[in-house]
This record gives sequence, C-alpha cells and structure tokens, in this order.
Amino acid sequence: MNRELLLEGVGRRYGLGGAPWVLRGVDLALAPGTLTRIEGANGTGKSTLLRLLAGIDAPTEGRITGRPRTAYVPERFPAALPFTAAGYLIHLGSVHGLSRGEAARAAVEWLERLGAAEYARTPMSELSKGSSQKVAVAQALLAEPELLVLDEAWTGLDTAARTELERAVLERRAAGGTVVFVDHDPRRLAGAPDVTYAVVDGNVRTVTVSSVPREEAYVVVEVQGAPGAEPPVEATRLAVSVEEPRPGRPGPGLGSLRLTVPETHSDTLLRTLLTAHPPWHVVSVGEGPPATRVPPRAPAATAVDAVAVAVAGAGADVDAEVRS
Ligand SMILES: Nc1ncnc2c1ncn2[C@@H]1O[C@H](COP(=O)(O)OP(=O)(O)OP(=O)(O)O)[C@@H](O)[C@H]1O
Repeated sequence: MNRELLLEGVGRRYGLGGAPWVLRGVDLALAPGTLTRIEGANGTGKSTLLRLLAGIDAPTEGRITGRPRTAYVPERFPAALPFTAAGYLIHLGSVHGLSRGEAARAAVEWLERLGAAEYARTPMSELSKGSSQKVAVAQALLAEPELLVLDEAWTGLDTAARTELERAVLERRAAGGTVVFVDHDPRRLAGAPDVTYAVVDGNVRTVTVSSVPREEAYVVVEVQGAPGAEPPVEATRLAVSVEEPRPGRPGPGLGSLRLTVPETHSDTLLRTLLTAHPPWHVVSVGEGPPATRVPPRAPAATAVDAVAVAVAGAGADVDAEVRS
C-alpha cells in the first residue's frame, strides 16, 4: 500500500429519505504505517465508520478511495458458522488469496498465538464466546492485511490473547500497514496511536496527534536470560536490533542481551520477556539513540479485496471438506 485511504464528504444514514444522518461530511485520511484510534460515546457512529472504512458498507453520499487489502474484525462475530475453527480460517485464508497450504499454516500459527490451538477442530457453533472471538481475530490477521480494522476486537479475549492482539497490531503498523481500532478501554494500546479521533455529532474530530515522529523514539532494554535460553521469537521480531553487550560469551542466547525497540513497542516487548517461560530478567530500560526505521516486511504473496467476515454466508460444502 503506498497511498492513503481517503474519505471525502462521506455520509451514512440508514433508511430512506428523512432518516437521520449517522455520519455526514466526514473527511479523513489514513496513511500507511499508522495506528488510528476512534473513540466516542455509545451510538455515535463508530461501528458505522469502521464498516465504511473496511468496505463492508457503502456511504450514502461522498466517496472512499485508496482502500488496500483489508481485514476486519466486526463488533459482533457471527459465531454459529458451519465450520470448524481451522476450517473457517483456511476458508477465509483462501478468500484472502492464500493457497490452502499457506492458509492452513497461518491458521495454526494464529490459533497458537492466541491460545486457541486446542480448538482447531471444534465446530464454530460449539466454541465459547472468547474462543470464538479468537477465531474472529485470527481470520483478520492471517493474511497480513494492509488495512486492519478492529471494532472492539479485544472484547471477550483473555489477558494473554489481549496482549497478543496488541502485539499483532504493532507488528502490522511496523510492517507498513494501516490499523484502525475502536475500544472502550482507554488503556488499550495507550500511547501507541499516531492519531485519535472522536465521533461527535455525526462527524469526526481530532483528539490527539502524536507529536513525536515515531521512528525517532527508541528504547533500549537490557535483559538477562536463563542460561541457554533463546530470547522469545516475538521479542526479536519487535526489536530493530538485538546485541550481545559482552562479546565472547559461551554462545548465542546465553547471558544478557540488549534489545532496541521503537518506543511504541516497548511495553509489548517487556510483557513478552516477563511472561516468557522461563521469564527474562529486565536489567535496565533506557532511551535509545535515533535509529533506522523498522524495515517493512515483504507484502503478502497475493492480493485480496476487502474482507470479510462478511463471508459469513460461505458454503457448508467447504466445511464438509475441511472437517473430513
Ligand atoms: N444496520 C443499521 N440499521 C439501522 N440503524 C443502524 C444500523 N447500524 C447502526 N445504526 C444506528 O446508527 C447509529 C450509530 O450506531 P453505531 O453502531 O455505528 O454506533 P457506535 O458508536 O459504534 O455504538 P457503540 O459504542 O454502542 O458500539 C445508532 O443510532 C444505531 O442505532
């Protein structure tokens, strides 16, 4: 994705003629490599706005251009789909343009990351609310979308999965993706958004814009691991550099390490290290020098248009194949 998603004079109302406008005259630009928070009171139109951004709903007036490969986690996930969890994810992976093998690997990876691997073969209709939400999140992440739209996606997730989703959001942004989210918990990704908007009176107002150029703010975390321990894969993925402060030690992964991470990733990195098994001891956390920007990951292999969970109507014949 190399251009902005642009909303120009966008309005949406439900119903004909005299129906009230939920949104009207919305102008908004979302740039690649940014994280945007949308806030606002209940019923102000946040979900309406996210559905328009995700492309699963169309504006009544105005236009939206520049939408890249998009994935969306809706506020309400249609859980009773005729699939197993893995079957659904493999099907959605195919919709996103992955081969069946790629989709199966991505499904396993995301179910594991979210702590739902044991439910891979469970019919969606039998999943608990939280496990079903993990599948909703996994379907959006598995094809590394360029635009990720999250409507209260953390609701119902356990602590570990909530942390994992925060991490995934930061990874998407670091990879050059655009992420937009709504969450009623003000602590969600606190300090991380590049911009926060509030939906008020049918329009969008800027609440905060990050004043520090993100790529210039880095944190250096020095950690001590158990003898022989490798740093968690997630920690090395979040870091822009991993160094051994004292060369000549017995081998890689032993002793202390110095990780440099974008400031916005530091909380996630610390959580990753402290919740590792066995945990890593954080020796020091300090301000880092300006460093090079996190290189974007290679784009996903194939293109897909807008998403969707909307594929809710997907066929039972696929499910039959997957379950067999
Ligand atoms: N499909 C629909 N048909 C008719 N009205 C709708 C529809 N979807 C939303 N609305 C109405 O649009 C308004 C905004 O709803 P929306 O769900 O976008 O708000 P929200 O800010 O996301 O609310 P919440 O914080 O409670 O999730 C509400 O008055 C709602 O009743």
